[in-house]
Amino acid sequence: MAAVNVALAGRSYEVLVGSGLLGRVHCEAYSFLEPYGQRSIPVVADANAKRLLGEHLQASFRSAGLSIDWYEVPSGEASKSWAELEKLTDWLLDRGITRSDHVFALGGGVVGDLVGFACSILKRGCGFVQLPTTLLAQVDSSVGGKTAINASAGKNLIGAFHQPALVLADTACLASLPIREMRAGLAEVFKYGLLGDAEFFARVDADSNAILSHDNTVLESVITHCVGMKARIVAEDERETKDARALLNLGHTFGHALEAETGFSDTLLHGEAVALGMVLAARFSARRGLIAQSDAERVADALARAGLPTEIAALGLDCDGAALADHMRNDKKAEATTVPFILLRAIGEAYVARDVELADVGTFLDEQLRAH
Ligand SMILES: NC(=O)c1ccc[n+]([C@@H]2O[C@H](COP(=O)([O-])OP(=O)(O)OC[C@H]3O[C@@H](n4cnc5c(N)ncnc54)[C@H](O)[C@@H]3O)[C@@H](O)[C@H]2O)c1
Ligand SMILES: O=C(O)C(=O)C[C@@H](O)[C@H](O)[C@H](O)COP(=O)(O)O
Ligand SMILES: [Zn+2]
Repeated sequence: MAAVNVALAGRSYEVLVGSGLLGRVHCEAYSFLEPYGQRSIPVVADANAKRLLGEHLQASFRSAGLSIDWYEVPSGEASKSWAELEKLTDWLLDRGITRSDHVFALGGGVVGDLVGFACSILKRGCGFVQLPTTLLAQVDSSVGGKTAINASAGKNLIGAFHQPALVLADTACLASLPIREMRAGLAEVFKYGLLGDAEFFARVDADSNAILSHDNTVLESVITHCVGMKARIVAEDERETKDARALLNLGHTFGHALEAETGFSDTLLHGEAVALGMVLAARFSARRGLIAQSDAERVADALARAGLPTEIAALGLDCDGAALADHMRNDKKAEATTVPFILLRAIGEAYVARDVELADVGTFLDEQLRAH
């Protein structure tokens, strides 16, 4: 097992990564369970995660004489909504949640983002513990305190920074994760290499089959590396007020526009949109002479080898580049007159560009929509 500390003074917490952690939640999270006394523990679970892992988690709690009060969230991006937030906060209030309580979130990024946001506003803030069960959630969404639901105007537009008290990433949970979801998580893994660690990018490319086939030694080491990178960035720039944290948005300005255009649906998973977004960011960087075209294609080839989508032309979108660029005006990084883009100076060196015209982005996207 590995432990990474997210150093945020009074809001610091541990991220534990290892196989079998879900069976030890009653030990590892004891300090957040003990205050419940005889009350049952609120666990908000993604429907699939509950079906596949609920009994295992329950056994851990039972061995410590604790019981679970389950709340099930329908699987899928559509659950990051006002409607689900309202139902969940009503449920937590009905069962008498107090400010000093900790809610447990079992599932992927959807449940983590929803529960984290609910906990940020319940009684002006209560605690929560992340039990991430997807690769994407273990390497990215469970760490760093970005919580949100989607709005009709765009992705994650209603949210708050609210750090979890503890993250327990049990790599054994990934055994039941469908291959498409493993690949989606792998996209965010590649992101860490691309934004700041060329050696790691090459390693992930070489190890992608081992990751996708659940080699636990490789998984544990890769997840710990990503969490370590994210912990350092978040400690430096918790609220994305400097450029450091914005780098974690590599591929997301393009990716979120694609998610919006496909209706935040199963047509395009978040990780798949990020994969496409990273290829677009790399090709757009090449178009501006920042990197060689061959480097941009190296990025696309690595993602394609891992089975991720890399060509927006293949999506069959019924829109043009200008319509996609239009979604980007609502990007949370947007400033009064510019939308900052995360571009590449090299594989392993991302930066925040503030001199990008959305009209250029639209023209570039028109070319990409027609390509191949
Ligand atoms: N807060 C952040 O910093 C951050 C970072 C990255 C992504 N995100 C958000 O995370 C979300 C994507 O998260 P995700 O990829 O985990 O998707 P997800 O939560 O939808 O989970 C993916 C699928 O896997 C299923 N599932 C979960 N655990 C399983 C398991 N162990 N076995 C089998 N199936 C399982 C779920 O039911 C779902 O169908 C997006 O909304 C994205 O915006 C947030
Ligand atoms: O933690 C961050 O910071 C990230 O940007 C991580 C991203 O992978 C994640 O998808 C995040 O939710 C996107 O942030 P947003 O601010 O653009 O919604
Ligand atoms: Zn993301």
